[in-house]
Amino acid sequence: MTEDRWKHWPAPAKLNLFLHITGRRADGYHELQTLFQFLDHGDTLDFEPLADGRVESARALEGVDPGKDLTLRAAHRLREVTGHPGGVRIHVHKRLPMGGGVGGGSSDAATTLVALNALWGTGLDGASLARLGLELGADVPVFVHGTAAWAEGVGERITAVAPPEPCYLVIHPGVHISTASVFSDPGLTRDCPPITIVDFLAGQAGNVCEAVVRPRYPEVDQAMGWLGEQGVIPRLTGTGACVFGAFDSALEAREALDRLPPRWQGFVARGRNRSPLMDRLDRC
Ligand SMILES: C[C@@](CO)(OP(=O)(O)O)[C@H](O)COP(=O)(O)OP(=O)(O)OC[C@H]1O[C@@H](n2ccc(N)nc2=O)[C@H](O)[C@@H]1O
Ligand SMILES: Nc1ncnc2c1ncn2[C@@H]1O[C@H](COP(=O)(O)OP(=O)(O)O)[C@@H](O)[C@H]1O
Repeated sequence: MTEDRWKHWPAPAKLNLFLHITGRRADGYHELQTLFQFLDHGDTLDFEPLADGRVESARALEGVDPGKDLTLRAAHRLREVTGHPGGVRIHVHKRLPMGGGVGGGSSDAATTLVALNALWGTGLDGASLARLGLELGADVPVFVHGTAAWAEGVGERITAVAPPEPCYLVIHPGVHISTASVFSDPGLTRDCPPITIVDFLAGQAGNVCEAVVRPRYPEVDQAMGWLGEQGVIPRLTGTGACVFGAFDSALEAREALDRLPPRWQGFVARGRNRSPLMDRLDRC
């Protein structure tokens, strides 16, 4: 029988509290400055050990080619790197919108790496797991480290930070935005002067993708406009499509959620500077 320690591994969402582009590398990738904070809301993963070495998902994720499923790729890479012979069946209970800028795929991949490393007893340290994670996606190392982070480079140079942890209302305006299309837009501001966390805390930071995304996606523009009417500063997370605002209390955030126009999905969640994944790891 599967032990409880294999179950209920959280894969939290993240928000980019701001996102500036400071330059472009020779390979075309953009140099960023951003601040990642986790939410106490996300996907949940259960793992089942398989003795015969197979790595499989219990149910294919809609719209994701099984060869590209980040949880399977993470498990395969961990086996390859450590030589662990065991297999695993992975159950992903999906709550996060895919490609919405809240990092669900990256978080699922990080949770797979962190959980299986503990469950298989493969003993990789955090830095080695984060390196493996970076092969899967730019945001995976932040989820592996599990602390709110000031990130630079393409997101791989990270420093732990502890901004305030408010209650957010996060809205998915129901459109899909390709990260690549935002980064290839000629109108994108790519020369932001580098800032510090003090500048961020003083309110001198935003998301440069907003200026490209809002005119191209009226639903995002309208959701941001609606959030502004609720008395909060509307923000885009990552390259979108999700938008969010910070409320003074959970009650106010929930009351705003109750007023959300029915054409949009939304949820209320608290910002967390320590990832729920780390709390789960402590209990393993
Ligand atoms: C910018 C962030 C902030 O969190 O946006 P979201 O994806 O969360 O919205 C992420 O770091 C995104 O990372 P990730 O989601 O791994 O990006 P990818 O799929 O690898 O990138 C898709 C494409 O966007 C462009 N790209 C991406 C990241 C980057 N720093 N510079 C780029 O120019 C590249 O053309 C790349 O091929
Ligand atoms: N387990 C997974 N969960 C979500 N998306 C996945 C997963 N595996 C692969 N993907 C792919 O990764 C893409 C980006 O996913 P996601 O992290 O949700 O985006 P974002 O960083 O914009 O929030 C998805 O569109 C999907 O095709």
